[in-house]
Amino acid sequence: MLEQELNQYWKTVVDTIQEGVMIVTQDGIIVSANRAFLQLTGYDLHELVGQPCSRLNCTACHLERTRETHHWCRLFRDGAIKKQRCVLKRRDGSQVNIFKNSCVLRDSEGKVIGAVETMTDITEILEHEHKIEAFKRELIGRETFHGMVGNSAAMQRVYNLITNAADSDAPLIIYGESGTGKELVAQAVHELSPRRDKPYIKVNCAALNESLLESELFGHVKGAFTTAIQDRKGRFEAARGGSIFLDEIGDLPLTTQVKLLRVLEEMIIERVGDNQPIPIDVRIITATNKNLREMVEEGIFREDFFYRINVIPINIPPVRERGGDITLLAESFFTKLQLKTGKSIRGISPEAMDLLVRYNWPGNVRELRSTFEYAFVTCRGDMIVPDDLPPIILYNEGQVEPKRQVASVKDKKEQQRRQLLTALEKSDWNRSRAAELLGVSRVTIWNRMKKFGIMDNR
Ligand SMILES: Nc1ncnc2c1ncn2[C@@H]1O[C@H](COP(=O)(O)OP(=O)(O)OP(=O)(O)O)[C@@H](O)[C@H]1O
Repeated sequence: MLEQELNQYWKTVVDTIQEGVMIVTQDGIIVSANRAFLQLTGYDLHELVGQPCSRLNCTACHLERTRETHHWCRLFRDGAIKKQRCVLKRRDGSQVNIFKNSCVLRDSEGKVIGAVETMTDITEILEHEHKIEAFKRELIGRETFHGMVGNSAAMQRVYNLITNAADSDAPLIIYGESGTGKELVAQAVHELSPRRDKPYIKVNCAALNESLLESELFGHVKGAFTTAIQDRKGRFEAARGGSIFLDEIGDLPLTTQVKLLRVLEEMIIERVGDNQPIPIDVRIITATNKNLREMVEEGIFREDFFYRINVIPINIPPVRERGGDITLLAESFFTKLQLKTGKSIRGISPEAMDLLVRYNWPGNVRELRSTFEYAFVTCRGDMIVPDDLPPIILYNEGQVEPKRQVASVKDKKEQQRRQLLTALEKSDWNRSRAAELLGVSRVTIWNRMKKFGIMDNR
């Protein structure tokens, strides 16, 4: 076949393909373009040939040219550009989203003489992408209850309880293992309650020591203690008309429990260092991952305080008891991260999903969320596969009881012994006062002293 004929065939081939093809000289002057390219840009061939490629106003090239330190064209500097997403300006001024690949052309001696660029119109793909993203957002919204994903029977019961309890002002307590969403439940109760336009104040009882906690909750007056340089409102006053969420209530020191009990009964507080009564108007919501009833039996939580806060209990089931919710939660975290990171990961492989469903999630929803953060960093392909999951899930080393449930009896005894000692020391070894502090009888104190071999050694 003659070379001339072959060239003619090539022209037909190039004109037949769907992608736009353009050839430029080393200085960026357009030499040739195929039919698809002309359709894409709306130009006639004679309007382009001999013109600089900058006429197409490609956003990626423009960005490059505005960086003064760089060569006028990244393509001629690097030799090739792969899968570049950019926008071109058509002849009529409208814009078109494209995906381009470019490569320099060399003569027989290897000298660069120009470049070829292929371009794909991705308008339709982008439209589909936007539709899918909107659809996913809608799905996330539809499957949630105040930010909580899951529609298992167990969670439906929780949602019903929240809705029913929101109207009342009675103290509400949320039980659940760590990471089950206790804080989300507390927020939902507030948002659904008539107090929704008033403050929602959260206090973590485990994060503050005894004296700080009291001044945090009730406020203090200037001079109440050395660092009290001015009067300060406490959280109860800040929550006026709204709700106060006391998280980790199981960690509240016994003395603070006594004070809080009085507050709940009288709905009156006194700032630390003052005896001026201040009436309060707040809904009390508490939460814990501990078994308060057991703690009461062991004498490490006051019984009277327990009954005061345990008016409306809501138990949030651990993730492993929520059936199909694991898949829903996994898909929701996947979609959120996909939107956030913009990574082109298409989905979760069935094998990876199977591992997620079989794992027992001791860290509950919090652990599931971190698992996806891990997977998005690790994933190099277009699907999340078992190897992208943390080793504990991949090798299913997590099939152990959650820590809370295996807290050894020995630990509990030691905790009880320490509580008793503290109460005795605080009450100057007066058993009646120690009993009052712990909310138990004098006989119980005496029995426990015997059990732990504690002597009155004043
Ligand atoms: N059902 C759910 N749907 C979506 N996200 C959830 C759900 N439950 C919890 N989360 C998310 O999991 C994380 C942990 O939730 P949260 O802090 O409410 O748990 P917690 O029970 O209060 O934990 P802890 O006892 O450790 O304080 C948060 O990022 C929360 O947004």
